[in-house]
Amino acid sequence: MFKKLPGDEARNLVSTTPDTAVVFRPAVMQTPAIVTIVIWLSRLVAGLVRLVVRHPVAVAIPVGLGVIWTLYGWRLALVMAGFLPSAGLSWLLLDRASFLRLVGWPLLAWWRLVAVYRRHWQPVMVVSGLGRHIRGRDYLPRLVRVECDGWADRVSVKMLNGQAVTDWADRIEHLAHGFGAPSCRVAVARAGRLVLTFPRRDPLAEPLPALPVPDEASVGPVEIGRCEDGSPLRLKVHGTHVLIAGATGAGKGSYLWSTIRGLLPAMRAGLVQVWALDPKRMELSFGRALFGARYAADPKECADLLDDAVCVMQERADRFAGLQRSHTPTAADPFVLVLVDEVAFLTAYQPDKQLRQRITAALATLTTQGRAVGVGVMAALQDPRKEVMNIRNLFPDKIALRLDESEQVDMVLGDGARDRGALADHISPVPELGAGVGYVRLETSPDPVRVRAAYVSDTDIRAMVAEFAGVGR
Ligand SMILES: Nc1ncnc2c1ncn2[C@@H]1O[C@H](COP(=O)(O)OP(=O)(O)OP(=O)(O)O)[C@@H](O)[C@H]1O
Repeated sequence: MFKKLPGDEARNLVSTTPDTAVVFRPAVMQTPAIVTIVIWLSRLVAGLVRLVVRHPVAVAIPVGLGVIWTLYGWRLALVMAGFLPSAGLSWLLLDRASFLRLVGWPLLAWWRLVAVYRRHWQPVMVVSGLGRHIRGRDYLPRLVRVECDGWADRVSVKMLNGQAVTDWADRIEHLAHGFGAPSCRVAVARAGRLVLTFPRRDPLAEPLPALPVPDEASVGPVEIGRCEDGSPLRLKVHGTHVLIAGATGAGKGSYLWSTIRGLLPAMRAGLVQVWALDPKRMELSFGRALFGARYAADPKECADLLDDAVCVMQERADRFAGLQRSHTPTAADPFVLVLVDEVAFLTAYQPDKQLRQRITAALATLTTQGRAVGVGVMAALQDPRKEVMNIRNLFPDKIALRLDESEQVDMVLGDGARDRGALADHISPVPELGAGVGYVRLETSPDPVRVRAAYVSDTDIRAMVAEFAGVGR
């Protein structure tokens, strides 16, 4: 308070008891001028050091020109300044990445700070309720820094003392609209500090064609699409279990097929076996020849196949006990990936109670004990409610595609995921815009990441079958 109200103003802050009998006046201590000067100077030096560290190129240019001016006169400095744009252009053409990192993004960040965030900060904070306007004074969260990259602005914020992350997470729509961004994510940087991510464009707006089948046999992470920041989406399948939830037509099939596609060379090398359960008979049946005998569609056959997977798991657990605690895929002990399309057909909608219980028990056993011995489950379903999928929490990694209701987002991704920006219920139902788009929440990271899987078309599946039929034998 004293920092903001120096001297006489603080002296005038007078308050009284309700009956005005007692008057409180703050005691104002006179600070010697030298102390004030030292404080101001130290702040100036700290600010200069910060400026040099944060913006080395922006500082080096005027300083360099100043040195030339001093040593050789203003004419040479002017000529050098005239060369700057062409030097910048050559740098951009020769090494785009370093130019953008050192010049392009910092300049854009400065512009966005001035033209967008600082300009709208006060009204957005006050109207959204994140700042307070008390007795003529604004108490606002501090806008610390803006950083830019190719797709988003990252705004570092110091919260007001006493604010919680949920205060911000509840207002992501206010923030996005207030700063003219399509969406906003909230992440905690450290105590009291947040990073707000405002995307400027959407790299996932266009469908992605199927990715090439990898040259090398690898058990993963499998590249299956792209993340919102433009980086490849690499999904870990070995050593975890993955649950994919999305309404009908959300594009669950593209996650299943992109994963199979990425694992084909490893399947051919004998390092991976994909066991396919296809109770709807509409998805995995298309590439049946890839799975050999490890394909089931009838619920009874599905239950038998799951029991077989449990047997493999238990046999390995017996063999590995006391010798190894994690699994390395080999031709003798390949990684077994159990793929289940529309798992609710087997766990909830299955009229035969005994069969239903058997399947649920097998899935629960695999998801609780399978990953250490190289048996993983990847299951897709439409309805994530607990009545439909009571073992959904046994899947460490989750993907929420387009969902019908906002409450379903947290059911799939865990508490607070929607507040952190996983707006899976806002994904477009138009296939070109929204199919395959989803939010991934990994066991290791609480922040949901927006992604889009590549679309593996029927023609791609036919080509995969033509080239790799029989790999699952
Ligand atoms: N990754 C994708 N990118 C672009 N379009 C896609 C993608 N995935 C699917 N689509 C489009 O959306 C349609 C529906 O996809 P898909 O059948 O995989 O959805 P689904 O979630 O499996 O639905 P259902 O549960 O009804 O089987 C596809 O026919 C295709 O046109």
